[in-house]
Amino acid sequence: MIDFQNVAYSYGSDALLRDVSLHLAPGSFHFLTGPSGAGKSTLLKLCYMELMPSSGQLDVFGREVRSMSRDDIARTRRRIGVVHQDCQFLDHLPLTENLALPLTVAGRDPEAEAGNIRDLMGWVGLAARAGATPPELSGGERQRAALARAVIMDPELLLADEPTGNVDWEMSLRLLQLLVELNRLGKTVLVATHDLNLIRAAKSQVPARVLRIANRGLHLAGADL
Ligand SMILES: Nc1ncnc2c1ncn2[C@@H]1O[C@H](COP(=O)(O)OP(=O)(O)OP(=O)(O)O)[C@@H](O)[C@H]1O
Repeated sequence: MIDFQNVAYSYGSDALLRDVSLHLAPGSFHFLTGPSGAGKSTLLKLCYMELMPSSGQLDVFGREVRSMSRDDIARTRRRIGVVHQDCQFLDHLPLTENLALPLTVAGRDPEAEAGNIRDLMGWVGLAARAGATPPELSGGERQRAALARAVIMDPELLLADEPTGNVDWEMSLRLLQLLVELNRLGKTVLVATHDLNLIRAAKSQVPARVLRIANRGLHLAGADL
């Protein structure tokens, strides 16, 4: 699904990530951890093809990213759902319309998928908040709405960047439950997080692998996490 082979990435002259090799198999669940500024968001952006490797080979759904046209990238991105660190909603639109946006962009009719949108709002426990705008929601509600929007296109791969940032422990566990459910439905999940307690809680529910970025490289974390 995603294959990094000796990938490096630099924003400037210094390499931020070096010699990164990673294979995300279909249906797997991975956490990505490491100190602030280590490059977790950068690695997710490489998976989403927002950034291109400075060197090495990166295949997304079996295609080498640098050989893809803009249309190929747009088509491939429809197979990937993203939960951004800052949610990235359009604040003047109610939640239902924010959720419908990816459908509109993909040329689908949101009216025809109103039932699907309603079901997803119910799944994340926001059925009663459908008409609210994002600034009217709590942090935990926004994070759940961001997760619902990320899966509206039924992606095969879900990339989540600190999906439990700024929420309390109870809400973190609820969000984790949703991510685990998605994985049990067959979706491949990659979650960047600082929260080692969240990773420990997940490991009792799902055979997650934990990857850690340290010293500019990617390492498989031990069982002693
Ligand atoms: N567009 C950019 N231009 C230049 N440097 C950048 C850019 N985006 C990120 N960086 C730098 O790259 C480094 C890694 O950033 P990144 O956001 O990937 O880290 P992170 O591990 O996700 O951090 P955090 O846990 O704080 O979110 C940081 O030093 C950051 O300042």
